[in-house]
Amino acid sequence: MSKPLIKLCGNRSLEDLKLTGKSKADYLGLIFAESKRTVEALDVKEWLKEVETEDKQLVAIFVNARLNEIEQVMNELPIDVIQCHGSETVKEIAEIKHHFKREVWKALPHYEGTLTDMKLYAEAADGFVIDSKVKEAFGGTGQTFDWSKVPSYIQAAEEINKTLFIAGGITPGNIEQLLGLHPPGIDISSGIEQNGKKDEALLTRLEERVNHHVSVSR
Ligand SMILES: O=C(O)c1ccccc1N[C@@H]1O[C@H](COP(=O)(O)O)[C@@H](O)[C@H]1O
Repeated sequence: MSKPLIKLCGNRSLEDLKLTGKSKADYLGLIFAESKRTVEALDVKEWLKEVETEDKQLVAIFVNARLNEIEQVMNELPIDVIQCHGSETVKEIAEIKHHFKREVWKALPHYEGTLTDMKLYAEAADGFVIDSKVKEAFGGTGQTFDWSKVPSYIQAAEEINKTLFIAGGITPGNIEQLLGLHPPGIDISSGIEQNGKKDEALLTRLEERVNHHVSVSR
């Protein structure tokens, strides 16, 4: 079995980035939306001078941001992927894609209409992050959703040839269950945090679980 793409999201300090930067993750995420994990582009710019991230792609997460807000971040940082985690419309996603000429992922909440939404957004988005639907929160809630629906999301993403990440409450304790469903990508934030910081022991356990799963599935 090949290893899924791993995204470690919600890096909010130099210390977080030093830790996740030396991980085997493929993507590192930064939150530019209202959140306890919000970062400022100019701070991140300084942190990146001290961290090796060449083997990783940087993902900027926005929630219903205007083009000029996204632009301020894009002007300062080498962002590879723009992740829209709000209620952006298909037209807005297409505008963001057209304007920044960068990969754009749409985060979609898991609910009875997610598969329909994937088809709808397929004309504009390059990929999807399926996250739990939690009242009055856009993401980073640490809540899982009903993973019995994951195979249908994987199939839909394959049919429309899009990147797919499963997010929401993934931890070192439950990641093997998710790996058993073979998602192409896994997105983790709260699950590797302790006291508001990314935690080395949790990250090590997470990577051990991924490596263990990949080696026994070969
Ligand atoms: O992490 C946040 O604070 C956040 C805020 C606003 C939008 C998205 C956010 N995070 C995204 O949510 C997923 C799931 O997080 P978790 O693992 O359940 O904590 C995370 O990977 C981000 O993409």
